[in-house]
Amino acid sequence: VIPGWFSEISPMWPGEAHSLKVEKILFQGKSDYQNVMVFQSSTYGKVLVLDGVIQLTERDECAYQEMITHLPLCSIPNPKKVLVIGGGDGGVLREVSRHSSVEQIDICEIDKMVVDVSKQFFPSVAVGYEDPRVTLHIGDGVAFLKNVPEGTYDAVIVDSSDPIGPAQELFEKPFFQSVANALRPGGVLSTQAESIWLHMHIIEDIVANCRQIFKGSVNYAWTTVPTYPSGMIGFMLCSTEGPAVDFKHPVNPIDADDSHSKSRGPLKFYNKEIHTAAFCLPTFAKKVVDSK
Ligand SMILES: NCCCN[C@H]1CC[C@H](N)CC1
Repeated sequence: VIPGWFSEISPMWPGEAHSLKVEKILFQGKSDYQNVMVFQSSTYGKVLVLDGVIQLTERDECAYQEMITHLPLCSIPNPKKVLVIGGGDGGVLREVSRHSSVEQIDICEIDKMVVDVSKQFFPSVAVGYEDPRVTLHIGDGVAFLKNVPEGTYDAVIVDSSDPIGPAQELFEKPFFQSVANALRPGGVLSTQAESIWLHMHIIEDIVANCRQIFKGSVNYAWTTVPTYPSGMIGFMLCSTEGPAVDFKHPVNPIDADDSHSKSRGPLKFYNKEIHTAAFCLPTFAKKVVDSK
């Protein structure tokens, strides 16, 4: 360990570790589920860390929150009811609230400490909770979905950590089935789906499961996040049987002007060109995603 530096060492990315220079540790705590830490970095703003894994930094969180949210919501004509699983920092809520067609935003986050810490140290991210359409449920997303009536939501966004720890079940088949049941015909799922550089085997399994469960379309898209392992991360974009969804060509453009407000600020990353580009994959990944 180098004094004054935080290194993200994990068995999920053996033999490599991204490091950030630490100016000051701002919070350290242990919730019922995980260790929670916030530090001021030298060049990426404040950083949220759960069990030693970087969840977000102020400087590059836009790349993840905007893409995981607008790739699904800009692919369907008129999203009204949206469910967020995980996402306790509030960043996805901030992005969902840019869509004026949305009437109801439910969020189910298992760890209340993540919510409280985000509100205290990341106000520009937790601003999402201020939207009156938001209802926060503290609990396990797996259990929450079992109580959701069939066909309730237009979109479900699963903003999870990695499949080691509390989020493990969010990568398994029964959970994907419960998401499909909660979606209307032609409804969409966007879920955190790891890195093609590090987790091709996990992606292979997720794609195979999604193809069995989601009879609309199943796609993998990606974004660049400098502070995530391998500098990129992807998402599974799936739709249930029903009105066709072509994820690669947004039908519901998010107009740059009315999508921002004083509190939310403008879009920093997402635009309709990068929406389409996000589904272009390198050959080694295309082989796996298209063949499953
Ligand atoms: N809303 C914060 C994003 C949380 N997503 C994950 C954090 C940990 C990473 N290794 C994978 C993405």
